[in-house]
Amino acid sequence: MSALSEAQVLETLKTVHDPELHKDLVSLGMVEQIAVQGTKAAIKINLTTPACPLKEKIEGDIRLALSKIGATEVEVHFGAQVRGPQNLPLPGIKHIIAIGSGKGGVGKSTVAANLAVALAQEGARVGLLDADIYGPSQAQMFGTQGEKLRVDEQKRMVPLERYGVKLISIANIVPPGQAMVWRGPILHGTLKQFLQEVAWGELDYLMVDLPPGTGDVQLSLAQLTRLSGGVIVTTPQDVARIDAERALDMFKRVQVSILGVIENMSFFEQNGQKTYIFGQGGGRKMAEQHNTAFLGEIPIALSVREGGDSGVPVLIGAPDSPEALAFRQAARNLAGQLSVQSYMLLPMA
Ligand SMILES: Nc1ncnc2c1ncn2[C@@H]1O[C@H](COP(=O)(O)OP(=O)(O)OP(=O)(O)O)[C@@H](O)[C@H]1O
Repeated sequence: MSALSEAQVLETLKTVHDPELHKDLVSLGMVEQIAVQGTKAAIKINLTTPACPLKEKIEGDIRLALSKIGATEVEVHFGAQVRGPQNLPLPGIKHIIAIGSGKGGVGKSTVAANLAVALAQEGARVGLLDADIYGPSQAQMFGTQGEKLRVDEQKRMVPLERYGVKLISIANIVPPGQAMVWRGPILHGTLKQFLQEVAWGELDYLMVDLPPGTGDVQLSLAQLTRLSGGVIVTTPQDVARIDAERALDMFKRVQVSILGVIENMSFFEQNGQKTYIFGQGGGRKMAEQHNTAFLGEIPIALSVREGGDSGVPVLIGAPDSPEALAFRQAARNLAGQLSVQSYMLLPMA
């Protein structure tokens, strides 16, 4: 077998496409390093997100292509640099993603928390802003109740950090149980502070857990910053879906693009048997109707509820459970959507 050259490997990588971006790895600038020794090749690929849903597929395609030119051993290493718009929405923050729902209780906060942890576990830099000012739940989900935010020398709030996620919630400012009877303008001001007067540092993804419904906070957020998009959380039943449609419309009216739909509490699984307690396929249908991505279905599971109540999200407490895998897959799909959107719509940073 004749020895390979770096030029030959590079040429071959021009035939391997990113399945989502539909362009070859070389044109996309994803090939960072090539080293060859005889018939062995080592390659470093720079993905557009560490949570790339197609990592295995890309690796398989590289191996196949290189085996065709006689490579006997191929090492593929992955790095990642999240691509964002050239004009970042906030200094150092590449993507701001709102997580919304039409109705309370569908598990929006649970989904937001687990998506954030999943993205952090993949190696992304992640923040979570609990914008549910009247009914914050992220301090409970992350076990940070009772902790107080401190300010740095520039008088910016310093987020708490748990499981690799930077967290800001009103629950860590105002004593628990204190009624929050703020009016619209104060709410707007608080949200503005949470976005602009926080030492977020460099973030790939800032997730914003919205209050349920289609009220002031949604509007304020869209006015205050440029979102990469919104994610809608729904359950399969019709009542939840009808409300979720309203949330989706709200995003559209304020010109926030929809990144996709996540269906929560999709089914209960026991002994390999799935029971579709709230009906089946509603979230997927909704995504199809609105021409947006269906990001995944999350089962109803005791571990998810217990994780939320105990402050140890299921991705930390039971990382190999089917429900943790479902969250991880949804997070990867979301990151994939953002990569595609950044590539298609925006000048690259
Ligand atoms: N997949 C799931 N399996 C089991 N329990 C879940 C699941 N998703 C959410 N829950 C539980 O349902 C309850 C409501 O969830 P959560 O607070 O996330 O909803 P929400 O939509 O954010 O509600 P609200 O907007 O009213 O705060 C919580 O007790 C949570 O632990």
